[in-house]
Amino acid sequence: MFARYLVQATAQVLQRLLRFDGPADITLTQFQRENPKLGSRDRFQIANASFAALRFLPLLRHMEGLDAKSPETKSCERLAVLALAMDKHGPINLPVTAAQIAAILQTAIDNLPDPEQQVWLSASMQANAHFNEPDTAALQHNLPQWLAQALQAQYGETAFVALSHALKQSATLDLRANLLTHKRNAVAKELQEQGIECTATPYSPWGIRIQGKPSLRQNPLMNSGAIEVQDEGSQLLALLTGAKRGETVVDFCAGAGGKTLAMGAMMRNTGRLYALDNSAHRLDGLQPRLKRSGLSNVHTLVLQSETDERLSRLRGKADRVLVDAPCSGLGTLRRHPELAWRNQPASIEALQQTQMRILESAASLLKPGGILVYATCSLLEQENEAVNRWFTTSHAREFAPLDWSETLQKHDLQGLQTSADQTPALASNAIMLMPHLHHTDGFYLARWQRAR
Ligand SMILES: C[S@@+](CC[C@H](N)C(=O)[O-])C[C@H]1O[C@@H](n2cnc3c(N)ncnc32)[C@H](O)[C@@H]1O
Repeated sequence: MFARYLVQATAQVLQRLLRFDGPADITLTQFQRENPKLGSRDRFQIANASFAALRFLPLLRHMEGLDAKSPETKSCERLAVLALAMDKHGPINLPVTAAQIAAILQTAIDNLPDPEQQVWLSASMQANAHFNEPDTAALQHNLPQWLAQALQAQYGETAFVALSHALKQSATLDLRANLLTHKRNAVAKELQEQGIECTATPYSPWGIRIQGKPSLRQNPLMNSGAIEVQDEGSQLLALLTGAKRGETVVDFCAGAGGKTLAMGAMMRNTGRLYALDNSAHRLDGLQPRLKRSGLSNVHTLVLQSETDERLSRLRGKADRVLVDAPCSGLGTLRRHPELAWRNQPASIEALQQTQMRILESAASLLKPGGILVYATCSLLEQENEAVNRWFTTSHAREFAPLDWSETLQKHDLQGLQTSADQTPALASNAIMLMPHLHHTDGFYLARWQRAR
C-alpha cells in the first residue's frame, strides 16, 4: 500500500513540477532538502513517480481527467496515486493498450491509502475500458502536439515511433574516466570492487556505464577526479572535436565544463583551452571539477554577450572552436522530460536566432585552417540543419563544410553514421547521435574548416 505521506509528498512535488518553471531535477533536489526526514526509499519512489508523470503526462491526465474540475491539490493527489502506480507497475510498453491502463489503475486501487479515492478510480477504470487505441495518438507518444508533428515530419513514422519510445526511457548512468590521470579499466575494476556493476560504453573510449543508479556523490573516485558523470553522447561530442596537444581550443558555451574537462584531457593538459560562457553561475560549477581533474591549461571567461569585446584577443587564434549551443534540449528528454512541456514553437525560433549569433562570433576566433564544431542536444531541424545551412551559405567563401568520415574512421566510430531511414537526410558535414540508435542523448554535430 502507498503510505498517505508518500502520496502527499509526491503530489507536492508534482504541484511544483507542473508549473514548468525550472529543471525537474533541481526542483526535486530542493524538495528533498526541505524534507530531510524522508528516507532514501521514499525519495527514490517520489523521484521515479514524478519523472513517470512528466514522461506520461497526457496518459495520466487522461486516466485522471474524468473529473477535470477537481481543484489543483486534489488533481495533483490523483496524479500522484497514478504516477506511483505507474512506477510500481513497471515499464510502459508503447503503444499503450487498454490492458496496460487497466493494470495501472488496478495497481492504484490495490495500493490506495485512502478508500475514498476508490470511487474515482473505479469510474476511471470503467471509462478506460472503452479506450480506443487508434484514436489516441497523443497518448501513444505522450508529447505535445506541435513537437510530435515536427518530429514525425522530420523522421518519418517508423523512426518517430522508435525515437519517441526511446525518449520515454530513463537514461543510463554513464561516467567518463579521466584519462589524464587514470586508465578506464583500472577505474572500472575499482568500481566493481566497490560492488558497483559496470561495463565499458560501446562507443566512447573513456566511458563506463553503471548498472542502476547508485549514489556516487561521496565516492573516492569522484573526489579524486578519476571519474565525472557524463552521458556517452557528450563524451563523443568532445572526442569528435579532435582537440590535440599544444593547440588553442575554445569551448564557447562551456557551461559547467563537461566537454571542457574531456577536451583538456585530450590535450594532455598542454596548449590553451578557453572555457567561455555568458553565465557566471554555470562557469562557477566548473571550478571544483577543474580542481579535481588535474588540468591547469584551462582559462575561464564570463562573457557579457557573444560579442563581448574581450573576445578580440582571441580572434584568428584558435585551432578549434566548439559551440555547444544553448538549445531546446529536446534530445535529453530521457533525463529532462519537463523540456517537452517547457519548450514552445516561439521559444525555438528565439533559440535559433541566438544560435546563429553565437556561431557567427565563435567562427571569427578561428585561425586559417582551424575547425569549427557546432553542436546541439536538440532533435529539431530548425536548431540543427537550418542553422548549418545558414552558416554554410552565408560563410561559403571562408568556411568549407568538412565531413566526418575520416574522424569517425580514426576512432573506429563508423557505427555512429546513420542512414536516411533512421534520421532525416543530413548535410555532408553533419552527424547525429540518437537515443533509439546509440542509446545516448540526442545530439547534432556539424563542422567546417576555415580557409587557409
Ligand atoms: C548546452 S549548454 C552547454 C553545456 C556545456 N558545454 C557542458 O558540456 O556542460 C549551453 C550554454 O550556453 C550558454 N550561453 C547561452 N547564451 C550564450 C551566449 N550568448 N554566449 C555564450 N554562452 C551562452 C549557456 O549559459 C549554457 O551554459
